Amino acid sequence: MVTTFDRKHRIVVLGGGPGGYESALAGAQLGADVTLIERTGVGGAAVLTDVVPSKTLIATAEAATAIRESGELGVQFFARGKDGKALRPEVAVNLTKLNQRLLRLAGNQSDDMRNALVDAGVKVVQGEGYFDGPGAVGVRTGPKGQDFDRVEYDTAVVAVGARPRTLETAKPDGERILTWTQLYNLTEMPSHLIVVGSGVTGAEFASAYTALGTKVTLVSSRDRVLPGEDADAADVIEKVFKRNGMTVLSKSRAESAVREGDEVVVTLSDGREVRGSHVLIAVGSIPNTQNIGLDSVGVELTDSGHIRVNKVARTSVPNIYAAGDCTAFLPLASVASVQGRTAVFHALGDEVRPINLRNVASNIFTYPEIATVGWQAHSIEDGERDGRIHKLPLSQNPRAKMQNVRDGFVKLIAGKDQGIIIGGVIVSPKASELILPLSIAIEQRLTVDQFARAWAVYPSLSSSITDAARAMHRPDVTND
Ligand SMILES: Cc1cc2nc3c(=O)[nH]c(=O)nc-3n(C[C@H](O)[C@H](O)[C@H](O)COP(=O)(O)OP(=O)(O)OC[C@H]3O[C@@H](n4cnc5c(N)ncnc54)[C@H](O)[C@@H]3O)c2cc1C
Ligand SMILES: NC(=O)c1ccc[n+]([C@@H]2O[C@H](COP(=O)([O-])OP(=O)(O)OC[C@H]3O[C@@H](n4cnc5c(N)ncnc54)[C@H](O)[C@@H]3O)[C@@H](O)[C@H]2O)c1
Repeated sequence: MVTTFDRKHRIVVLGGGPGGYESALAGAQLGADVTLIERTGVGGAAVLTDVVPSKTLIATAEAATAIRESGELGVQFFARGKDGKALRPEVAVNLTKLNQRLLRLAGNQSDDMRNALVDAGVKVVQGEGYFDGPGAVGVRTGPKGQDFDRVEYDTAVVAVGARPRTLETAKPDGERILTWTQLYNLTEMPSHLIVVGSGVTGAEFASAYTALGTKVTLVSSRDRVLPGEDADAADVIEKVFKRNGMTVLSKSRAESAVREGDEVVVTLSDGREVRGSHVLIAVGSIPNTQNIGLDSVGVELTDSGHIRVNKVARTSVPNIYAAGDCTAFLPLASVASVQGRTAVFHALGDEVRPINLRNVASNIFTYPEIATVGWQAHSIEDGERDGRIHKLPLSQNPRAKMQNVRDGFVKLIAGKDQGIIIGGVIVSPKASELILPLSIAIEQRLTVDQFARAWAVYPSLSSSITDAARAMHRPDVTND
């Protein structure tokens, strides 16, 4: 059977973030003629402003936390003052050095990714792409936006990502009223950072800046932080936030943020004012889908401007696919990559598995972290899905006690009949590293008994997962 053609399939990719990068690589791997158009830098927002810089900042926050908490484990930092008396050293973070480090890391990773594309044979074009009628994409370059290129395609992949949503009444100035993309230009630690929005982005930065030694006020429009996440997990995080000195203003909507000299004043909808040195606006993102001619080629958008896609990342136009944050899917770098790869495999006739969002593992990099996968407790409690839930606090785990891990738990969710594992939550330091066995269990449809038979190291945090599985054993159910 002939499965290849003499004429090369032409793929054009708009955007070089995880969605675009992965689709371009997949196209090159399958022998297509691939052009990737990127206006800023390969790696996209994920590498240059979002995932990589934020998680690098959080690595420093974790180091500062470890130093601060080491006293509990008997580690002392000691110095004598001139009078011979012991001094109490402070943990001080050099923000300039930290920001230089994270920008360097991000820049290097962007370069590595660009080189990987070029090595694979992808043509990388710097500029802003837009649909120029059916079957062709134009590229604007230069500050005046003059057109200089036109690329014809058989398949297009739109992976243009999203940008921070801002409020009309809290216009970012890049100095004191900031989006998360502007945080990395700070040269001095904010003395009081007000974070507006307690979604994942707001919670991660509020957690990190508290650990870095900044006074933080978190303005949360809901009754608890991290709405949409496991309620027990959000409770733990809020408790830790407050214990570490953060002020959490719940049911508080920010109406405006303005500068007054060296201060920012955030006015809440009930008229209260919060004064700080800086404010971070973390109220979600807007897809970059405007002014790129999507309407001219008939690509359907949702009311929020996201591109409608199916489970193989195909849009309403058969030869146009879309991946990542510009789609109405799930805004995660991991999902963007899989969508990008799936799109190109589908277009070129390779093996494709429709993406099942239910099984996506995700992690919130607060301290402690929250990792989740599969069905969640609220769906069981609401009766959307039958299931059993078992929660095991980490305070019972021997390794956690040794390491002075005070907060967190493992929550396992299994089907009612055979005890097949269908979901889980882990709240713990490095939960992101502990969730994989649960992802595998869910993909492989393992039962709690099968999972419990796997050996966990003693002592280890991961033994709480096998312990939870063991606790869910039901003598009336046998399965192998
Ligand atoms: C603070 C923060 C932290 C995050 N942390 C995590 C995390 O830890 N883990 C995780 O999985 N996800 C995380 N995310 C989500 C993750 O960043 C996104 O899901 C991911 O960036 C989506 O990738 P993408 O390919 O869709 O787009 P992006 O990474 O946004 O890249 C899109 C690229 O397209 C370019 N572009 C736009 N328009 C055009 C055009 N017309 N022509 C050419 N190029 C164009 C842009 O310049 C950009 O470079 C985080 C998000 C935020 C905000
Ligand atoms: N670790 C990670 O993987 C990670 C990190 C960051 C973001 N993300 C992705 O990005 C997605 C979006 O997260 P996000 O936090 O940027 O946006 P979001 O939309 O989830 O959260 C924004 C929050 O701001 C609140 N808000 C809006 N206007 C407000 C106002 N005026 N005052 C106070 N609060 C207000 C909203 O109610 C909401 O809770 C996440 O769901 C996730 O997929 C992932």
